[in-house]
Amino acid sequence: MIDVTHLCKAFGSLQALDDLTVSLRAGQSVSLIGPNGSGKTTFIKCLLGMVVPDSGEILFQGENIRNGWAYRNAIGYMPQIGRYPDNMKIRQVFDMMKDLRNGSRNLDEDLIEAFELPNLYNKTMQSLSGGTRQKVSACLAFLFNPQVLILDEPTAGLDPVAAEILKEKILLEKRKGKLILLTSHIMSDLDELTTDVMYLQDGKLQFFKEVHWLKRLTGEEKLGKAIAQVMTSRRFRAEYVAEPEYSKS
Ligand SMILES: Nc1ncnc2c1ncn2[C@@H]1O[C@H](COP(=O)(O)OP(=O)(O)OP(=O)(O)O)[C@@H](O)[C@H]1O
Repeated sequence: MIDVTHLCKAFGSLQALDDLTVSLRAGQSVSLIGPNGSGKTTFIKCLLGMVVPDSGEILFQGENIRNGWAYRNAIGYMPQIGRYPDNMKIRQVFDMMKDLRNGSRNLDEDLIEAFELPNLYNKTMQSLSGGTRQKVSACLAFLFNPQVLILDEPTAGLDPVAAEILKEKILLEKRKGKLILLTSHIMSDLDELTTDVMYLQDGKLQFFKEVHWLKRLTGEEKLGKAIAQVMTSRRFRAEYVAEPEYSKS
């Protein structure tokens, strides 16, 4: 569905993405994990065409994304921090997005109802709490029934009830065979949602593995512990983690 080859992006002297090659398939729920500053958001923004890579290719369903914007209609994106016009009311934000996307067919408004947003429709975006703003972002990501969902820290700032509602929704869409790509620093959230782990460090892909495989290999039940084992154990690192050229000599 999404094929990335030899993707590189530098900001000045900082190599944010370093020769990244990976394929993402429908039905996968891929957790993009790595330390702060490892390139997760940059990777997501490259997929969305919001950051232009220095080199490398991104194919969406076989078509190079440089050839046009239409592919983005198939992607629902929830950013880490959603930015909206301050004076717009929630209702107007949804209406504007529907207008921009040219119609109201096949809408998925389940989350809007589950988060009870209609009660807040007349509130302006600037008056919203951080969590409510996150709810609006989540609803927009799912609204047009996209085949691909890219969710950057989706549960950050949500209260426990809202976080569970969102996780259930992600699972539901995954079961429909959609591709989900998500980041989070909350491993317990990812544990329930993940089929595959994509681990980045210093802009490099360290490994891309099925979560069952990782847990079986390490004997750990929890995703966070399994990843820690692979990244810290000398044996696992040597066998399964891509080492930079300089450390091999
Ligand atoms: N527009 C930019 N200009 C300059 N440097 C940038 C820019 N965007 C990202 N970077 C740098 O690129 C590196 C990767 O950033 P990125 O936001 O992709 O990391 P991340 O893995 O998403 O981090 P976090 O877990 O903290 O969200 C960081 O060192 C960051 O400072």
